Amino acid sequence: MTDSSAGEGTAYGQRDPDALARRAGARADPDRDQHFLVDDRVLDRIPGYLPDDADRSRLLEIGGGAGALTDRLLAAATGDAAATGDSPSRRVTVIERDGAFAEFLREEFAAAVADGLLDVIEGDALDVDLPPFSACVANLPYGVSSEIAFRLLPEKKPLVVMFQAEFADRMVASAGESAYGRLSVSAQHYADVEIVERVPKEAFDPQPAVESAVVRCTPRDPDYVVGDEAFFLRFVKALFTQRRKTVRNAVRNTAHISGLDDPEAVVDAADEELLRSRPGTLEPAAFAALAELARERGSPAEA
Ligand SMILES: C[S@@+](CC[C@H](N)C(=O)[O-])C[C@H]1O[C@@H](n2cnc3c(N)ncnc32)[C@H](O)[C@@H]1O
Repeated sequence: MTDSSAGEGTAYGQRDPDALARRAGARADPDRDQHFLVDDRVLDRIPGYLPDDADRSRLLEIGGGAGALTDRLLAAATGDAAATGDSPSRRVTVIERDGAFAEFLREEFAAAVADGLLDVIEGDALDVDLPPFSACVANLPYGVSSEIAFRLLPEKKPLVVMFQAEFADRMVASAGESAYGRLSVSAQHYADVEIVERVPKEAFDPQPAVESAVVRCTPRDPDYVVGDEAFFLRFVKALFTQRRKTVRNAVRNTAHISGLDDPEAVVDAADEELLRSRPGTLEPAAFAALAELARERGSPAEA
């Protein structure tokens, strides 16, 4: 059941999201993490949130759905290409788990596929090999947004990604704020993380239960050094399971998570003021320094 009033032949960036959903034939199913963005103004703004100096030559989208954002990404890619004259190297890749929508994207954007401008990968974004990409722009499936974010962040590429607002608030929170936690320290380990737009439920069809927010992650090295990233992230996770305890007790009580064989040796060597503080007040650099001490004194097991 297709509505052929637009589609292939329509200039990129001008497709009406409601008409795309109608042409796709299948209705978005919230039980499959399908909430389609139908507000043109939000869709039009999203690609523009990439950092000015971001390389737009290989854009990755996760969860293409009926293609409203894919259309804007093709416009961004071809618009830039026209300006720079290097269109052959441009490519948008979409990973979509739902076979019906993956097939629809190939039909709707058949010309872009034929021109080598668009690749549609049908598969689960948690399992498929990620294609090479220079930046990722996506309205993520919220059920797996954390897992996808932590697949993407270590790639150290700019990301402009829609999350549930509460998740986004935790990603950007600073030490001492109530939303500050494991997610804040882990995300900010890889990138400068900021909310660039809050998006109301009404911008989606069907509407999700909660508000959303677009987050920009601009990769950079942290202002501290960790010798073992996996241990650092495990140590942060462990301490935040005891966020209301003192750091002293959190180190002692979470050896089963951090893998420390000798947490007492860490407590003996650490600064007293630090040990009296709470994990929720420690800056990322203080976590890193304590993780390094824990690695030296606490005999952590291999993960
Ligand atoms: C929130 S919708 C966004 C759709 C579209 N990009 C938009 O903005 O309207 C998320 C999309 O991700 C797809 N999806 C859900 N889980 C997925 C997964 N694990 N891997 C890849 N795609 C997934 C859904 O089928 C759906 O099309």
